[in-house]
Amino acid sequence: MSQRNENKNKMAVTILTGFLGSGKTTLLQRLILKAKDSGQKVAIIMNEFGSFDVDSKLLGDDVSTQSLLNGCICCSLKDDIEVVLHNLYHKENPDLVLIEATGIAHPVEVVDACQNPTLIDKVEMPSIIGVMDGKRYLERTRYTKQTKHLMEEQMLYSHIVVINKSDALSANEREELEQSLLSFKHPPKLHFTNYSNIDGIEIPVNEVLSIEGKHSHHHGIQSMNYTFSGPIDMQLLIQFLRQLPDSILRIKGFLKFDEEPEQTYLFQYAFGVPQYEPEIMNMPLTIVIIGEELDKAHLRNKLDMLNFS
Ligand SMILES: Nc1nc2c(ncn2[C@@H]2O[C@H](COP(=O)(O)OP(=O)(O)OP(=O)(O)O)[C@@H](O)[C@H]2O)c(=O)[nH]1
Repeated sequence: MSQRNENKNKMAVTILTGFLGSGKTTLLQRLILKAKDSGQKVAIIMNEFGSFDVDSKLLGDDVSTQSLLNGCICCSLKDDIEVVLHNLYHKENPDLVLIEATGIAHPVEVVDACQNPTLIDKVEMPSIIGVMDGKRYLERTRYTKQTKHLMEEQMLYSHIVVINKSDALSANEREELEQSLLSFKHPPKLHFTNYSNIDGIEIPVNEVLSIEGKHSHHHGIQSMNYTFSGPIDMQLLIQFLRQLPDSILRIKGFLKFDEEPEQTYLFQYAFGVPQYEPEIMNMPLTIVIIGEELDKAHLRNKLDMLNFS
């Protein structure tokens, strides 16, 4: 049974990440065809600086394409993707949303953009496919420290890694890549491809659709949400945040505090730093926590203490 059937109302989301020119668009086109072949209704969100010609004859009219241009999904377009996902959910209600991020996007930021408190009942925790140009990845020390770090992080957070342009790789290079990727704390599934050709590979599309269910107990990034019943004590929140492990990557949502119980705040937490901004709307007091290997029961317990003290 697909994830969609288990969670009737939620759209599955798959993010394609990987450095510039690695083969993401090529993979996207293949994934669309695979999904359609298996009867899934697909929507695409492209976030590219260039253009993308969907061959509508090939893909049919039932694949909706939303473009987020002239900005990056993980920074200036973060709010836009929330709007696009809401619209898709209400208007088209696809089974699967494929998101191709720009080559310079960090995958955690893209997951973050899709896991807003207002989206948690509409969107599954995204699964991530990393695409790399094998040769270029091996030569990543040639790039700046930041670029090299980004290329590594894109693979580190992927559930599946497509090692593309593999014809150009020697047997030793293949092995080097394999060893490096399999040494990750959460080793991804690896596939060597040319032109992102995933034919004959068992992953897509059903597995892509259900990957979160399969991997959520042991793999990569996860999310959880929690809704407070009313205002909370800010000092206790600060204490809670101080005790959080580094594996908590992001928290965001809406809160109210005892000192000012009528005022809603948009709360964001990243890299150990909390931010509070007054929010004019009266939003549900829900937060989303994104992290690696979340100890959900423990966190829920701590949040209950905040909620009820
Ligand atoms: N030689 C070779 N070229 C490939 C392969 N896969 C993709 N390409 C070509 O590499 C170029 C980049 O591929 P894309 O699929 O556009 O890559 P992308 O990751 O979407 O690129 P950006 O949009 O720049 O981030 C295109 O000209 C592809 O035809 C491959 O396996 N071998």
